[in-house]
Amino acid sequence: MAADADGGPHPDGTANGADAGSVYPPPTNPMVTALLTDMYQITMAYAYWKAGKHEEPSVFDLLFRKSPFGGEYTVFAGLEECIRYAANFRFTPADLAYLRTVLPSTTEPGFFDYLAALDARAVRIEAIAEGSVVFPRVPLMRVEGPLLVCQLLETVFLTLVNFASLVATNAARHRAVAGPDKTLLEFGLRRAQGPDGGISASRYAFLGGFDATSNVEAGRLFGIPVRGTHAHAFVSSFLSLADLPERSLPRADGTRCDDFVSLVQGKLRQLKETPAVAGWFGETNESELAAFISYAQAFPRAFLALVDTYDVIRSGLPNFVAVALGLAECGYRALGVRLDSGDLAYQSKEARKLFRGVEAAFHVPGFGSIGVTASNDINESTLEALNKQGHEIDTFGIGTHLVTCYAQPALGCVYKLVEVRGQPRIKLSADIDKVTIPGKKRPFRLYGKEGVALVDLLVGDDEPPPRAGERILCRHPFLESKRAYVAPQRVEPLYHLYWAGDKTGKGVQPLPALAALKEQCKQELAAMRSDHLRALNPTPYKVSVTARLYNFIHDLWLNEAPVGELA
Ligand SMILES: Nc1ncnc2c1ncn2[C@@H]1O[C@H](COP(=O)(O)OP(=O)(O)OP(=O)(O)O)[C@@H](O)[C@H]1O
Ligand SMILES: O=P(O)(O)OC[C@H]1O[C@H](OP(=O)(O)OP(=O)(O)O)[C@H](O)[C@@H]1O
Ligand SMILES: O=C(O)c1cccnc1
Ligand SMILES: [Mg+2]
Repeated sequence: MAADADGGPHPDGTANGADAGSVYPPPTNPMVTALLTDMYQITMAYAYWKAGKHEEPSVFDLLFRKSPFGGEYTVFAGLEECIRYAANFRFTPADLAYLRTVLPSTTEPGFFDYLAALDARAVRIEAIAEGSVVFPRVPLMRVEGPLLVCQLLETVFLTLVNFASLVATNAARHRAVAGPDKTLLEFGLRRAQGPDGGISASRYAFLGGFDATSNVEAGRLFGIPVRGTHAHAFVSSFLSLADLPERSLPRADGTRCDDFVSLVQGKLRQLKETPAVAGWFGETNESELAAFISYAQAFPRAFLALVDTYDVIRSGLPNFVAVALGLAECGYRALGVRLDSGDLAYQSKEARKLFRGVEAAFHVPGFGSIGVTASNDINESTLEALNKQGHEIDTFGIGTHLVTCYAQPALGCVYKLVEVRGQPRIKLSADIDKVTIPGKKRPFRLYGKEGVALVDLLVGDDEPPPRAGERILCRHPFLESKRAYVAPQRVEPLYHLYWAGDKTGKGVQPLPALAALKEQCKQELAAMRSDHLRALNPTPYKVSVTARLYNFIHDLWLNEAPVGELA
């Protein structure tokens, strides 16, 4: 997918061998093929085919049962990739040749002929918009069509939605703790679970609320802003000022500062003698100063220095200030510093104190508000702790904990058959959280006063949709005593049709650009009551069914559950 700012099914869909005329490019990762599935999908497909059930009309729901990270909400992501997969679903001759080697030799050749002609044109997919805030038990996607092909979509849909939604949710939670004004950079590629983990994490962390990524390929693929500083290696690669091949720097006004190195050294001496900084430092590390000067020469308009290679307070910060003052004299404004170890709260406050003192002493307007970036194993709890202590960090670089979803490594979306040949199906379990809600139904979000979401209501397809201003009984799907009347101010149907078999995208909802999904996520989070969103012990959000759907579920349940015998 190209960096598309304005949405719509993607007109750039010719990469990776997509059909001409299709507005749906193949999935981003070329490994997402018809064979990227569990073997049992193939064996079931054969058994369905043998039993003559392969074309039976079926309905599957894709849902999760518990929000991740101990929270109450999940950000739904991965839908675009699912639709691109469905639109391009085919077994190639090479796929079929391989399948012949893994299925028993008794497999009838007609099955392979059937697979050779199979695609997902007979499938219909309704779904909640990607980027939406979603809740347990509400099916995120409803996949309808011939049994065999709908079944074959299970594993890929789950793998495309589970990690995407997990990362997007993780990002949204980090954003919630950091606050809306901080800049959040995703730094995770090196720690991600492989290249797809890294690329996916960059994409969905952006969707969930991060501002930029260090991952250049993700920038190219998805139009995410790319940002970066430099590593310790750059600093330690310099041994002394003698390593600098060039002493000059072009000034912003086009003239030339012939000896920028001496200018900076002069600033450092001046700084040491400044009363506001008196006693702050003695000798700073000269090789670090050389590295900073060199980086400033390469990026005079974007100078940002990693200040913790030797000693943040005694060397990194003063060296940075000296170079930043030199740049200021040449007409440039330095961007700031990055802290990557030690007590980030304390160091950021010291840095701010220094920058403010320098602004006053050197009369450089704006110097006091120079940026402070922090990184080093940051997670939700660290952000929370930093907030409590008070800090002066304005940008966080977050890698490992964000992209690996360290706090919870998987989201448990499942894909369940809820109807076949017009007959509702239920999956029973001793654990009521695992009982599926049978039949075709669609979700609505009911909003109360001030536009706050009150409840998600599942309504049977054969029932009229809820209407604003009309009082409706909302019941817990399984617990008889839990019910409430709701008279919504506004009713939002959550499903939209995203795939109806037509590769030109006519008559279906377009797939919005990533920036629009990010905005959707932000707005939906803003419409939720804050107690549902808080990190610790959030208030449960109600997911209900209509009275009719409740009775339908319970009748079917009684019908399907065997009566026990006590001996
Ligand atoms: N003020 C703070 N409050 C709470 N946690 C903090 C604070 N400052 C930093 N942290 C976190 O504490 C941890 C410190 O990491 P660690 O113990 O590895 O030390 P380090 O600073 O990385 O040491 P080293 O100098 O060896 O690299 C990091 O996860 C960091 O995000
Ligand atoms: O800590 P994360 O949230 O994963 O963020 C990314 C980390 O990657 C970089 O260095 P790296 O950890 O590779 O080396 P260093 O910390 O030893 O400098 C960076 O300096 C961060 O520390
Ligand atoms: O640009 C950075 O500072 C960066 C990028 C990746 C990982 N750690 C830091
Ligand atoms: Mg590190």
